[in-house]
Amino acid sequence: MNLIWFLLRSSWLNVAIAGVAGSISGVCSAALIASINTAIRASDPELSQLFLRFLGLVVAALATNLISQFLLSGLSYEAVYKLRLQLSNWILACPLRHLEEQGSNRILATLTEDTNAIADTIAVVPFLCIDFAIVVSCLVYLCWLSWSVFLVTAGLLVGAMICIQLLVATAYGLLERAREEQDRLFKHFRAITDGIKELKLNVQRRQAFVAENLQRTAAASRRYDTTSMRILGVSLGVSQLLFFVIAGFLVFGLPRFTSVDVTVLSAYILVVTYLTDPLQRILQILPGLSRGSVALQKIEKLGLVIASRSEEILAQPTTLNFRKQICLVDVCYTYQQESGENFTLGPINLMFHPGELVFIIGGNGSGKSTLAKLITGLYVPQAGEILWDEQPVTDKNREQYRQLFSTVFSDFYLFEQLLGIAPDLLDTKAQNYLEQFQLNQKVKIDGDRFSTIELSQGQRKRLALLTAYLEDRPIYLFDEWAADQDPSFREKFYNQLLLELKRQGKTVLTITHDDRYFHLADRVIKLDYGKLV
Ligand SMILES: Nc1ncnc2c1ncn2[C@@H]1O[C@H](COP(=O)(O)OP(=O)(O)OP(=O)(O)O)[C@@H](O)[C@H]1O
Repeated sequence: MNLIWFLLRSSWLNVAIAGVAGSISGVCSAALIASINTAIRASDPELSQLFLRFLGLVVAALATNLISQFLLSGLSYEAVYKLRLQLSNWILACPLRHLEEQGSNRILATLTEDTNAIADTIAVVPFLCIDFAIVVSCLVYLCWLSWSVFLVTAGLLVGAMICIQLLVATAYGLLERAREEQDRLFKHFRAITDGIKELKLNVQRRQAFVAENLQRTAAASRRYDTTSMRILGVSLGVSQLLFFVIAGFLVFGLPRFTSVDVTVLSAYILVVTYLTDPLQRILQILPGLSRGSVALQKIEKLGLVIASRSEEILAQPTTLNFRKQICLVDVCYTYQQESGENFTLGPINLMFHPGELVFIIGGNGSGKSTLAKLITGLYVPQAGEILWDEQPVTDKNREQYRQLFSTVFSDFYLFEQLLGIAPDLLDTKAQNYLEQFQLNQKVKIDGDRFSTIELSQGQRKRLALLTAYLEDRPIYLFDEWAADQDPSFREKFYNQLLLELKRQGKTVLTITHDDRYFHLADRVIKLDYGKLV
C-alpha cells in the first residue's frame, strides 16, 4: 500500500483523474458484457439499437482506458524521477557518520536496486487500476443480475483470494530476505572491484572469497528468490483453477440447491470467464507491488529522511568569516561498535587562530582523522561544543561552518571536473598551480575538466591540493598529504607551500608523521589513544 501512497503523494490530482477514467473504462467494459448478454436474447428490432450502444461503449472504454494509462504512466515515471533526485539529496544532506554506519554497499544497493524495483513496479500500476475497475464493475453487474447467486460466487471468490493472498504474503517475506542478501552481495561486489589486485595475487584467498562469501550469499539470494517465485507460481495456478471451480459450481452445483434462471446462469458464466484475465493480471501484479514495497521499506529503513533533516542545509553559498578563533571545548566522540570495542576521542580542548600552522601527530589509531572530522564539522561532537568566533556551532550553522575548510583527507575523492569554481579562476590560477605542482606536462584543464585523472597516487594528491587551493577557504586541513610525495616535493610542501598559506593568513592544520619538519609548526598537537598529550 505504501507504494500507492508514494504515487498519490507525487500528484494526487492526476491520480484522481486517472482513477476516474480507469473506473469509467472498467464500468464500460462491464456494460459491454451486459449488452452482449442482452443481445444474445434480444429480438431483431432491438438489435440495431443495442449495436449502437455497443459501439458507443467500445469507444468510451477505449478512450478512458487510454486516458488513464497515459496519465498514470507519465505519473509513475515522474515519481521515480523525483525519488531518484530526492534520494540523492537526502544522502547529500545526511550526517557523515550516519552514512558510514549504514555502509556504502547498502546505500549503493538502494540507489540502484531499490529505485529500479520501484520503477518496474510503478510501471504496472496503470494496468492494475484499470483491471481493478473492471473487476469491481463486473461484480456490481453480477449483483444486479441476481444477488443470491452473487453472494455464493462472491463467497467462493473471497475464500480463494484469501488463500492466494496467504501464499503471496509468504512469498513477500522471502523476497524481503532475498533483498537483505542483495545488500551483502553488493559488499562482495565491492570487494571484487576494490580488492581485485589482492584477489588476483593469492589463489587461496580468491577461492575462499568466492566459495565462502560470494557463492554463499549469491546462493542464499537465489534460494529465497526461487522459492518465492515458486510460491507465486502456485498462487497463479490456484487462481487459474479458481475460475473453473466457480464456473463448475455454477453449472453443476448451484442448480441442485436452488432454481436459477438459465439466462442469469449463462450471463454469470460469461462474466466469470471475462473476469479471468483481469483477475489473473491483478494477482500477477500484486507480487510485483510487494517487490516495490520491499524496496520502499528498505529506503525507509536507511533512515535517510530523518537523518537528512537533522541539520539545516544551505540553499546558497554564503560569505565566510573567520576572524578570531575556533575553540573545541571538552569535545568527545565515541565510535559505538557492535563488537563492543568502543574508541573514545576526548575530552579535547583546543583553539585555532587565523594564520596559524598546526601539526597534528600521533600513532596509528590515536584518533587524528577522527579529530579532523570533528574540527571540520563532518562529525558532530557527542559531548562538548565547538565555538566559531565565539558562536557555538549547532545544527543551524554547521553546514555554513563546514564551508570554512578546504581539505585533502587521506581517503580523498578526486572529481574529474572542477565543480563550483568560477571560470576566471580556472583560466588563470588553475594553470599557475598546475605548473607550481609540476603537473603541467601531464594534465591540462579543458574548460572545467582535468584532461585526465589516471595518474599516480602522488600526482592525484597534487591535483586534490590544486582543487583545495582554488577553493581558497580560510582554513586548510591536510591528512598525511605528503605521505605519497617524492622527497623534493615533500620538502617543497612543508618548506614552501605550507609557509606560503600561513603568510596569506590561512590557518593550516596538517596531520603528519614527518618529524623532520615538526620545527616549522607554530604548534604540534599530539594524540595518544584518543587523548591530547
Ligand atoms: N568508521 C569507523 N567506525 C568505527 N570505528 C572507527 C572508525 N574510524 C575509526 N575508528 C576507530 O577510531 C580509532 C581512531 O581512528 P582514526 O582514523 O581517527 O586514527 P588515526 O590516528 O587517524 O590513524 P592513522 O594514523 O592510522 O590514520 C581507530 O582505532 C578505530 O578503532
